[in-house]
Amino acid sequence: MSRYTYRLIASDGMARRSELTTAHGLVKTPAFMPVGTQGTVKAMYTDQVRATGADVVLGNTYHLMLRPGAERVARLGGLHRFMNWPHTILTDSGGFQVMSLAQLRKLDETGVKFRSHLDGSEHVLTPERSIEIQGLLGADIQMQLDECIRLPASEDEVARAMRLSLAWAERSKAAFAAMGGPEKGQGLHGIVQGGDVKSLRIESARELAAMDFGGYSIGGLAVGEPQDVMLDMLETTLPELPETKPRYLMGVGTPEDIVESVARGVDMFDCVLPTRAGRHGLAYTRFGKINLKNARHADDPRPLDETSNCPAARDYSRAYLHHLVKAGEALSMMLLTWNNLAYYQSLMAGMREAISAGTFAGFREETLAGWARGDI
Ligand SMILES: Nc1nc2c(CCc3ccccc3)c3nc[nH]c3cc2c(=O)[nH]1
Repeated sequence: MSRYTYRLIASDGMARRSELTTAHGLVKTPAFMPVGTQGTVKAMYTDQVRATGADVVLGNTYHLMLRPGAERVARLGGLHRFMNWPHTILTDSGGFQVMSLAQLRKLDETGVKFRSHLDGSEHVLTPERSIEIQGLLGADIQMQLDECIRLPASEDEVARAMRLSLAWAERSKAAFAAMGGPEKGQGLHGIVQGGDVKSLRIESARELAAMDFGGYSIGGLAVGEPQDVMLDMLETTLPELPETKPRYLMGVGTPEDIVESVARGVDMFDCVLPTRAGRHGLAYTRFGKINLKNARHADDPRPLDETSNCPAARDYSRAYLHHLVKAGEALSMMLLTWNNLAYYQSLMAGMREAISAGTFAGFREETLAGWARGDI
């Protein structure tokens, strides 16, 4: 079975264009990975998600372990079969979602004890159990169990959580090897923590680099910090990571965050923005954001973007989309989610081409100018 591998295709400054191989196919980077928390990218069919250009979708250990249960998904053939997505799947380890969704019962070096947000039942996540669940789901790219703390926090608190995550990194890697992950062509990421403290970010990245993971995720960001703090932490962290492994910035972000992060050497991204905003009447386009709740669209016969190859952007008027949003029609969520994911994927494709052509700086300028010009 093919291993989780990284191949550099071109670079332009710090921006990289590469290709990952996983047990379920190729991943073109820079890559945007739609979030499919409960085994579905909300309001989308899987072949539609694929048609937008996505190579990877994300699943969630926390949600799927609670419902329908990891062992049940495994009995039904694994998550690829369950959700009819025959391409690459990446899963999170669950700790981050426990912090934001569950009633936390206990967190210590063994793991996390929590009550389900669904029925209050008690559950435990250890590094070993998280790897077991991700293996039962059959994820091609798996995450170590980590502790992502909210900022602002004291430097001692940030250091404690970062060092606990390093201890969990070791145990996650051992469990992943014991469960035969590498032999199944699956890859495991170490997750860099350290909050907004440069020395702790460097310590975390260097320790994880020494453990030789299949890839590296940058965690502890996209938790409400200003963009300049996020970019500053990237500039501190990325040089400490091996160049021959993928870098995944978790939870990022707006189109601008993504362009600025690619410029600093990030390869993979996920964010709920395009899907969540689509469900709330917001369209992402090359002209910037368009809020279709706004009455100014009521008589506008133009599509969102007549140059787009996505039917949702090209074949429906803004007046119609405004009507659907105001009427609370399900089709508004479907069309705007489709448009938004297609826009994000066209942005990633544009960056991949620009990096190969050595024109990334120009692409960045043009793209930022398009958003600044706004919706004409
Ligand atoms: N394990 C982990 N996940 C994070 C996520 C969820 C990404 C995710 C992966 C897969 C499915 C859904 C979500 C973050 N989202 C925003 N900021 C984030 C930080 C972290 C983090 O520090 N650690």
